[in-house]
Amino acid sequence: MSTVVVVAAVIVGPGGRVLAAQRAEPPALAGGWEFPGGKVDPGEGEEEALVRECREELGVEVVVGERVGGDWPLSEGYLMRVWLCSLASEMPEAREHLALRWLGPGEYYEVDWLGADLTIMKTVENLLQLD
Ligand SMILES: Nc1nc2c([nH]c(=O)n2[C@H]2C[C@H](O)[C@@H](COP(=O)(O)OP(=O)(O)OP(=O)(O)O)O2)c(=O)[nH]1
Repeated sequence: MSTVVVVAAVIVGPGGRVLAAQRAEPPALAGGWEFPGGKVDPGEGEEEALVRECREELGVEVVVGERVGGDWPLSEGYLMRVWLCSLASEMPEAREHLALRWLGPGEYYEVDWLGADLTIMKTVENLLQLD
């Protein structure tokens, strides 16, 4: 079976704020926090999928920027690819998530990140400090 690629957006706002989203499902992941995104559709480009998922889940337009790391392993048969993004539209709303939170520096670890996302958050923190 081929690997499923999940793409995710680290949306960075003014002052280094980062958007975290709380999963509504499935039950095993519900309540955990993640970066918005989802699976790439057949024939779809990865960055195209990222823009589509942000539209569907948050109702926003994003501009895709720098890639964060390489392939982040998820569960068996799944990997995640992540990009820093900026908002090119109005503020996001939780259309598929339980809640959204903007986390400023000093707040990055206040949410209960899903496993892979915690590691990604640490990498993002380093990247943003270098800017
Ligand atoms: N979107 C996203 N998914 C993540 C993250 N971390 C993590 O472990 N996952 C897992 C949860 C899911 O098993 C899988 C992504 O599935 P998804 O439910 O977001 O994808 P999708 O929007 O295409 O969903 P669907 O149409 O199949 O319901 O990756 C993350 O930061 N963002």
